[in-house]
Amino acid sequence: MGDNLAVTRNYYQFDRGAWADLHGHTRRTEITDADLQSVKAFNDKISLDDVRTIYWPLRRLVYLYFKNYRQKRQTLAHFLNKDVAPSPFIIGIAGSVAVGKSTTARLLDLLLERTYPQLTIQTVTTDGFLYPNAELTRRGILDRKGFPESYDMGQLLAVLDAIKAGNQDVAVPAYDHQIYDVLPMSEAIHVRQPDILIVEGINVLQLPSNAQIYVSDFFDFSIYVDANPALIEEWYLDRFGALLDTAFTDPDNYYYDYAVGNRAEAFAMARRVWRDVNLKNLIEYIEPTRSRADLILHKTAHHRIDEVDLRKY
Ligand SMILES: Nc1ncnc2c1ncn2[C@@H]1O[C@H](COP(=O)(O)OP(=O)(O)O)[C@@H](O)[C@H]1O
Ligand SMILES: CC(C)(COP(=O)(O)O)[C@@H](O)C(=O)NCCC(=O)O
Repeated sequence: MGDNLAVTRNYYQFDRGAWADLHGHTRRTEITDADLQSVKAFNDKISLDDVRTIYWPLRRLVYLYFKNYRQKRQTLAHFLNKDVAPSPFIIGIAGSVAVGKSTTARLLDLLLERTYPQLTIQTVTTDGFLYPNAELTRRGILDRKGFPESYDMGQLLAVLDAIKAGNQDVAVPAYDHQIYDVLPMSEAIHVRQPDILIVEGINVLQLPSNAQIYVSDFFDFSIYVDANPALIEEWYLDRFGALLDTAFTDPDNYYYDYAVGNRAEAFAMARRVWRDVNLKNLIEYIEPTRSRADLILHKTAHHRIDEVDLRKY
């Protein structure tokens, strides 16, 4: 257990059984067949056993922290003797490219929505804050996509600040993996003061040098999705294969030329990109942020979670 996990002593470590048992002690809401069906409909590759064992207790922990956050806001209003603006509870999800951040984010979003239909939940990703390809090219860093300098961090901080301040409608730019670029603002996602906002991205726990404020300052809870890099490479290549499968009918797709060309060469290119860009980024800039997370989900083969680490303090 925890083969590549350098957790320090400020984490409680749980194997699957111990984590699932925690929920057993506090269970109020049963997971229903309809809940599991909705997960299947969302992504039929997700293990329902993991949903029961790992994500259901996680959903409950998040809800407890959320209630505590609301309580704290009320305490503040009481102390100030005036209303304070509603402010979303923000969850950050970090980890390597292709480790499963966006799947984890959307799964958590779905489970929270199903269990607490009175709450509004929204999920956004930080890849919309990458500079557009034209700008990356102008700066000579197109091959550094995903590295800290490829993001407009000032813009990301400004957007999170507006959301946390309780603004009614905040536009968050979106990224499209198929066109491999940021979309125009007409396709932005509108965050409309949800109760809970999930923010997912490789950079959400990073501390850029000389910054006065960090993305994580806006988080009320953070999760790092962790796995052995050799496994993540497999998942990256699987996803690349799936992108090729959808790209060959669409000449506008960034992967079209690879999709209609020689498949072995396309995969050789993807392996190079993994090694020279995404793995490098993981080792240099992403993995060092793991020890800042409140919770670490450690995955093994087939995305099965074998260990959960929860921050003590
Ligand atoms: N729990 C899971 N079970 C099965 N497949 C998963 C799971 N999580 C992610 N995947 C698959 O792994 C690949 C990478 O996941 P994704 O969520 O796109 O990663 P990220 O957002 O970290 O880049 C995708 O092909 C996705 O379908
Ligand atoms: C957009 C990304 C930086 C971040 O992606 P994500 O974690 O959302 O998959 C990444 O998917 C990416 O495009 N990396 C650059 C190299 C490449 O994989 O093509």
